[in-house]
Amino acid sequence: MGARGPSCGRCPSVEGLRVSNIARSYPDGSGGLRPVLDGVSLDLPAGHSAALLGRSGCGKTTLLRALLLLDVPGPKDSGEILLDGTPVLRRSARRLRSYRRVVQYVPQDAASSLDPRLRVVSQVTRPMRTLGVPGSREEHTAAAEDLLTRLELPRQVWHSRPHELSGGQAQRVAIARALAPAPRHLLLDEPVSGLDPALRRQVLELLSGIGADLADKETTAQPQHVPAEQQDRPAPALDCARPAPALDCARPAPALLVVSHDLAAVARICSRGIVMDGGVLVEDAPMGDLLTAPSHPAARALRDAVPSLPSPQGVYQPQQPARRQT
Ligand SMILES: Nc1ncnc2c1ncn2[C@@H]1O[C@H](COP(=O)(O)OP(=O)(O)OP(=O)(O)O)[C@@H](O)[C@H]1O
Repeated sequence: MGARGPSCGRCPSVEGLRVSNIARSYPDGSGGLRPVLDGVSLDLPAGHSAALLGRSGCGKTTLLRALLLLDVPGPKDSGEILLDGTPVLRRSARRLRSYRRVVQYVPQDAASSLDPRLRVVSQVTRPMRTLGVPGSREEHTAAAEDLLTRLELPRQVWHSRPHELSGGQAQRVAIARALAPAPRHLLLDEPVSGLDPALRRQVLELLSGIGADLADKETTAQPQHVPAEQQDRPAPALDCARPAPALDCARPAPALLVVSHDLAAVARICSRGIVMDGGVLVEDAPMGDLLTAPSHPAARALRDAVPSLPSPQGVYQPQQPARRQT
C-alpha cells in the first residue's frame, strides 16, 4: 500500500480509532465465503478529517459497519477495532453505549434513518437521552435547538416529522442528531449522494466548516507517524481551496471519516484521502498529494474522474502524474 498518510495502523497507539488487520467475508451464494475486507489497518486520530474513497463495491461501507460495531464477525473474520488503544469488539451493552457516545454515524440514506414518529427536535434529543448525556430534558432541548440553529434548520420545521422535510433538511437533522452527543468521531456514508446540486453544496459547506475547524487544530497538532522513507517528501503542490468558515460550535469538532466515491466532493472537507480497492487499502495520502500525484491506479482513476477543481491558482485540471519512485 502507498501509505503516505498520518499513520498506518501498525505503529504504537495514538489517541483515536484504530482498525487493526480487519478481515471480513460475506456468503458467496453457493455455500462459501467471499472476502470483502482483506487485512485492513489504519489509524483515525482524534481531531483529523479523512475521506475513505474507492469505487462501488470495494468495501467502504463494510469497513464503516465494522468501525460502528454493526457487523457480527463470522468465524473466519478477524482483526480488531481499538479506541484509544482499547479493543472494542465484543463489548458489553453498557460499554457499547459509551462507544456510541464517542463514535457517531450519518448513514447514506439519512432521511429514512430518522424515526418517522418523532418531531425534529426529538430526533436530536433522543440520542442525548439514550446515550446518557448529562443534563435535564430542558437542557437537552436547548442544546438540540442550538445545534439546529447552527445547522441552519429553519425554526418552522423544528416540530415537523420526517415526511414533512426536504432531503437537505433531513440530512441536516441526521447530522444534528449525530453531533448531539458531542462525539469525538463522526462517520458519514456518502453524505451528498442523491442530493440535488444546491443541497449538495449546502451540506458540503456545512461539513467543510467542521473540516476547517479540524484543519486549524491539525496545524498545531503533534506530528503523527510518518514512515522514514517519506519524511523528506515535499509539501503538496496543490493546496485545496480554503474551506468555508468553521462551524461555530461551542464543542470541539469531531474527527471526520467521510465515505465517498467522489473525490471532488470530499476534497474541500478532508485533509487526508484513503483509497480502497478490492477490499484492501491501496493509498493513504494527504489530500493535496492525492489530487496532484496519486500513485495507485485506483487513486488515479478517482482523480481523473474529477473534471476540474478550484485551486488558489485558478482551476485545477487533472494531468497524468509523473511516475512516483517507491
Ligand atoms: N450483506 C451482504 N451480503 C453479501 N454481500 C454483501 C453484503 N453487503 C455487501 N456485500 C458485498 O460486499 C462488497 C462490498 O460492499 P460494500 O457495500 O462494502 O461496498 P462499497 O464500497 O461501500 O460500495 P458502494 O460505494 O456502492 O456503497 C460488494 O461486492 C457487496 O455486494
